[in-house]
Amino acid sequence: MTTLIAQNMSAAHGQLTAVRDVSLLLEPGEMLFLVGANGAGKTTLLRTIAGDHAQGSGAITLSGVDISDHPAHLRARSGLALVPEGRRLFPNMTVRENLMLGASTSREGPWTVAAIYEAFPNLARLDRALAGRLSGGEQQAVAIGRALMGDPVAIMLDEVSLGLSPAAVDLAYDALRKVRDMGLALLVVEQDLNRAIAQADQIVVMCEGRVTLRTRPQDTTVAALAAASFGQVAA
Ligand SMILES: Nc1ncnc2c1ncn2[C@@H]1O[C@H](COP(=O)(O)OP(=O)(O)OP(=O)(O)O)[C@@H](O)[C@H]1O
Repeated sequence: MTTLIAQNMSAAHGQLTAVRDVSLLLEPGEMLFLVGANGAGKTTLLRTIAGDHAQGSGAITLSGVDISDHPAHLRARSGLALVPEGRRLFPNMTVRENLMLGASTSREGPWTVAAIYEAFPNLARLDRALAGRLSGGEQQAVAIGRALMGDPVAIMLDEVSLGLSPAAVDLAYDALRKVRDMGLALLVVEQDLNRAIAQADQIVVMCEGRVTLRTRPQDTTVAALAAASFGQVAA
């Protein structure tokens, strides 16, 4: 069964329509990269799908269930997780405490703190460290781990590599590939177009709230993605 279907989504900030008629479809075990210039509407789309931003129009189906009218906490309970831009950890709580917050969806599944430490081996020794003291890469791992603790079927990640060293980005994507291979659907906002081509199953480009290109990595180039990011639609 298809994991996530977002159909004809639109969303606004006051008078400004930030997302216009965007549709996405994610199968289990698929990684979709959403790319586009600053202000294209990527964050607004993710927040709207998560239920954190008011939906203008459109419909969202998660594992066959229409969740369009559900508030954010019920979407999370249905298996939809968001790793927001900037991670939003609790800096004065430990790694373990931050991870445990993710378990509040009370869904059944394989993810425990021990399983997270197996997926992110560098986190185990930081169990009692305060999240605010961690490097950016370690914080990103905790944020992904916190999302996994809710045993989601789909995870949306905003700006995965922002502010991270290349080595930390590699570690984050190693873990995400493992998660994808377990059958989760991943919707990833990423600025690094080379990374998108290297890792994606599907790539969707947005410009000024609209989809300008929908492609597979083997069928595109960095130049074509960059052009679509600035609104040039291939003939
Ligand atoms: N809180 C807000 N209030 C008003 N306008 C906003 C707000 N947040 C975003 N916008 C506007 O909505 C549009 C889409 O912004 P959004 O942050 O979704 O884009 P983005 O593709 O995620 O960009 P970025 O990479 O900069 O985060 C932009 O024109 C932006 O200025």
